[in-house]
Formats: sequence, C-alpha cells, structure tokens
Amino acid sequence: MSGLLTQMTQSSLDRLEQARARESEKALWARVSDMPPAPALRLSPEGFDIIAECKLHSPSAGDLSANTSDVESRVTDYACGGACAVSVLTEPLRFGGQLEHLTRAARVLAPHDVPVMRKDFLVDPYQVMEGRAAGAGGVLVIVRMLDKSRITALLDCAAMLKMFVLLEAFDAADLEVASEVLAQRRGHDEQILVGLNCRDLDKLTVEFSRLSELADSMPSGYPPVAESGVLTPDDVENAVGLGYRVALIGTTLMNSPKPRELLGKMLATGRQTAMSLTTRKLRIAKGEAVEE
Ligand SMILES: O=P(O)(O)OC[C@@H](O)[C@@H](O)c1c[nH]c2ccccc12
Repeated sequence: MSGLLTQMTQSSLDRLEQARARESEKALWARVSDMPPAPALRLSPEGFDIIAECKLHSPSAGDLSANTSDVESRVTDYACGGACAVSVLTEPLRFGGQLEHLTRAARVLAPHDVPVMRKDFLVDPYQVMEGRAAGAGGVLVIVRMLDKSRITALLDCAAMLKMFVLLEAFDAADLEVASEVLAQRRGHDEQILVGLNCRDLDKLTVEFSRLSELADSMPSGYPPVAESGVLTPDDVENAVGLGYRVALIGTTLMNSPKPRELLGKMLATGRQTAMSLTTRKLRIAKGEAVEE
C-alpha cells in the first residue's frame, strides 16, 4: 500500500477510536436509523454528471482555501452549477477536512435536493453511520485499503442506511477485487458507482492514461466514475469519450473563483459528448455510415 494510504489508515483508526469513546456504536445506530433519508443521488438522463468536491487542502495541490470564504458558499455554488452530488473531505491531517464540514454542507444542500458524500479513508461501518449522522447521503470506499469482508461490511451498512457508495479502485487488481465483491451482491437494493482514481498516491502525479487502459475493465452495470486530474472541459470530453459516466472533480473547482460557471461548462461539454456518442452508436446499429 502507498505511504499516504498507510498514514491515512492510521489516522482513520485513531479517529475511530476517539469517536467510539464518545458514543457507542449502539447509540450511534439508534440515532441514524431514525433519521429522515438524505437527498437521493440522481444521474441525469443526458448521460454525464459531475460529483464536485470540497477540500481545503490536498497533499498534491497544497492549500486550496484561497478562493473559498466558507464551505457553505462553495458547496452552494456546486449545487447551483448542476453537480449531482458534493464530495466533502472529512480527513483532517492531509486534506484539511472535518466532520463539521459535512454537517454544514448537508444542511445547506438539503433544500437543493443534492446529496453529500463523506470522502475519507473509511475502515469501519461505524464511520459510515457517523457520515449519515452528519447528513451524508453517500460514502467513499477505497478498495486498496480493505479486504473483501471489510468492503462488504461497509457496503452492507451503507445499503441499510440507503446511502450510495463510490467504490474506488486504483488499478486492475483493485478492479478485480471490486468485481468479485459486486458479483456477490447482484440483486441487492443499493446504489453503487465504481471509480477509477488516476492519481499515483506515491508520486502524487496524475496518470490520465489509466482511464483509457482500464476503461474496459470497469465492472459493467455500475456507473463508471473518472477520478482525479480532470481540470478542463477537454479532460471531460476525453473521459466521456472513454465511456466514463461521471467525473469526480476537486482541485480545479476549488481553485476557481467562478466554480458555478466552470461546472456548467464542463457539464455542457460532457453531455454534448455523451449525446454525440449515443447518436453515433444508434447510427452504427442502424447500419448507417459514420465517419471515424
Ligand atoms: O482534486 P482532483 O484531482 O480533481 O481529484 C478529486 C478526487 O478524485 C480526489 O480528491 C480523490 C479521489 N480519491 C480520493 C481518496 C482520498 C482523498 C482524495 C481523493
């Protein structure tokens, strides 16, 4: 496992222990099982969506708070720009996150009917419940950090709480584990997206080629998500052209003084690309001639 993921696992375990000392799992469960449901994740019929991310710091980009006076206004901009969900980092050591950011984001996004996803290095179902308690409608689950039984436990907990899951892979081996876990769950009532993160966690560089190399290995039946390093509408066009249905975009939106406009442009480009791909497929299916 990369140095960063090892450090993040430890940070996650430490926070888990502290949280359990404050509130038992039983008490937390009683609290979340009574909550009204979070806004649902809905993907657009236009064939492309963006999960917009709020993170105040990242190991690769450093400080990302310069354009962000507060979490509330940034995530409201994301919702108004058309994001299908907002990802909020809650990891404090390297990503400047807090559970409180999630609570605040969920509060302002509820009237917009946009769900918030807890983005962290989760290792235990307790942390899925903690996310729900803070208002999250979804969680990130990183395949590389966990064995199959842990992944299953996290997915089961999310399903019980009607939360969506972004199941994240870094490479072909992770995708194989993800496919095996998912094969055991066919027919479950749950919403899972499968993400491919193209950031190299040791060098912290983006390897965009991973998106093309592994596009055909994404498990079918789950919306594929292109994660990391999507900076421009051209990158969006590229990802959609490779078959990705959703992009998870953080740094470029955090750095933008006008995130609403940038999101709008990226969504329009992605949807146009998705539309022309569909038209092309239809024409091929009908036996019409299409240009290469
Ligand atoms: O900021 P970027 O390059 O647009 O990337 C967003 C997202 O993919 C990235 O923040 C991310 C993906 N998976 C993670 C896991 C933990 C922390 C961060 C991440």
